[in-house]
Amino acid sequence: MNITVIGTGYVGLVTGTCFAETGINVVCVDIDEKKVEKLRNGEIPIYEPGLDVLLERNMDKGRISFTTSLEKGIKNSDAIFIAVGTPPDEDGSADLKYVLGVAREIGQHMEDYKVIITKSTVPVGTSFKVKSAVEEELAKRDVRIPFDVASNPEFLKEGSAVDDFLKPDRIVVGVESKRAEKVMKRLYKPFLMNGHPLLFMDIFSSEMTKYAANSMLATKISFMNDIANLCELVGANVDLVRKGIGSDSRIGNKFIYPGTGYGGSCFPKDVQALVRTADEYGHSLEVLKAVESVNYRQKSVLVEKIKNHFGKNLKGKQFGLWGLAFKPKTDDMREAPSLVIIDELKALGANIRAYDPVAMEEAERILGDKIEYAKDEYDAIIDADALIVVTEWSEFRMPNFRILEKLMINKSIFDGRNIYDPEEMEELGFTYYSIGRDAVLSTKEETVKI
Ligand SMILES: NC(=O)c1ccc[n+]([C@@H]2O[C@H](COP(=O)([O-])OP(=O)(O)OC[C@H]3O[C@@H](n4cnc5c(N)ncnc54)[C@H](O)[C@@H]3O)[C@@H](O)[C@H]2O)c1
Ligand SMILES: O=c1ccn([C@@H]2O[C@H](COP(=O)(O)OP(=O)(O)O[C@H]3O[C@H](CO)[C@@H](O)[C@H](O)[C@H]3O)[C@@H](O)[C@H]2O)c(=O)[nH]1
Repeated sequence: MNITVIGTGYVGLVTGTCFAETGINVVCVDIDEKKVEKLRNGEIPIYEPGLDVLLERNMDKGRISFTTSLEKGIKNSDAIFIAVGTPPDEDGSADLKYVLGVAREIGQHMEDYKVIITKSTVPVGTSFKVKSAVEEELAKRDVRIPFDVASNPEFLKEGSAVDDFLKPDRIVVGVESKRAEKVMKRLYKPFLMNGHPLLFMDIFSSEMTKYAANSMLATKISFMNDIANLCELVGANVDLVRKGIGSDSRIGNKFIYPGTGYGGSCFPKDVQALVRTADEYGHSLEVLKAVESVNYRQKSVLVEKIKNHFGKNLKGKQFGLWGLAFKPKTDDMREAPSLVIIDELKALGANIRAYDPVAMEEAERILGDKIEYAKDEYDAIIDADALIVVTEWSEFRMPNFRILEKLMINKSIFDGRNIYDPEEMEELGFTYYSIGRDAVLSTKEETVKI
């Protein structure tokens, strides 16, 4: 089979590469010339573990190629996946200009039957807008070419995208014809070896499933963050509570880790978009509105702790910050909690020297000279009044605390991901704040309370 994937971002590139791995011929199309040039040279524009090896292998076999020309890209394909961005519009609803722009271009160039699949995360009804856009363009050309639309939302997570795609928990496909169903069945057969289901449904339900899944996961996180904050007030330990509830198989132990709020290119925008969709239908999604506001508040929780400890004026204070990406194993900083923390600390006069194992280039692009950039995690904390842990990269989990002690002015840590053990911190003589657990206050350190 031949397929085309339009958009070579986190989703499109992983989708194209993983399909090529099954033996299918894949053409990837992107409007970004620089990106396409890089990809043609075997360079991957994003950081995604495992993708480089897979892409190289499939490029060597000639199963995947890259072009900026949609017309050429779709020429011989049986199926076209649309995987372009759907960023939030001004009011929070999903901006469909890229998806519908691609649909129109497909209508302008297609010559024979295709299944046109929306893989981007799109509001209910979008696949039919894609269908109308293609039909309008065909009508302008005065041609009748049969085609089908389908919805195939993607559930991969950045940082484990390749694994998630190759071994999915499930694959959801919305179709309205048996012909399209057959094509999708053939395409996904190689990914069903782990016994997980390929779920066919109507297109509306498929589109809705994606938003419901992300919203449910975001709800779990906001719920836990809310509980964590209460744990601190009542003297409970959220980690024990998490284990206590997570071992109930009805609740499950995934996505209940408290922290500095969820970020990334998906949860914030998708929760917002679903709230807007509901509003349009005159239905208020109260739970999700609370999920959003708890998340907004959570991004400031560490700064509140810092203010309580050092006072509201942070002029002359130096902070080492570990972790800029919105989560480990990615260089993506979209909606990263680090951005909010940096903004708020800077507004209070603080200096920040930050380190991230892979997101330094992206951070410099976004933040410019707002912060200093360290060459490694230890360089970040030289003469620091405190270390702030924002992203739980595994190399931050077991630092040499003796080096920390030597390099820092104050032995204090604000841990937004609960990666250290409060008892150990106490033994080492650190002042240690985390999320949903009692603070450890070193007696040696002077603290200024407001
Ligand atoms: N990032 C994730 O983890 C993830 C997971 C599941 C679903 N999604 C959804 O998938 C979609 C894509 O997300 P992403 O993170 O891959 O986006 P991205 O911003 O990383 O990539 C989008 C790509 O589309 C290209 N593009 C835009 N307009 C184009 C056009 N007219 N023709 C060809 N290419 C075009 C851009 O140049 C860019 O390379 C979004 O709807 C997102 O919500 C994302
Ligand atoms: O217990 C948890 C789990 C996650 N997070 C945070 O939640 C955000 C999102 O994390 P994650 O879901 O791992 O990353 P994404 O790559 O954004 O993936 C989500 O968004 C994608 C885009 O829609 C979906 O495809 C995935 O299924 C969905 O998990 C990050 O800021 C995490 O730090 C927590 O705070 N606590």
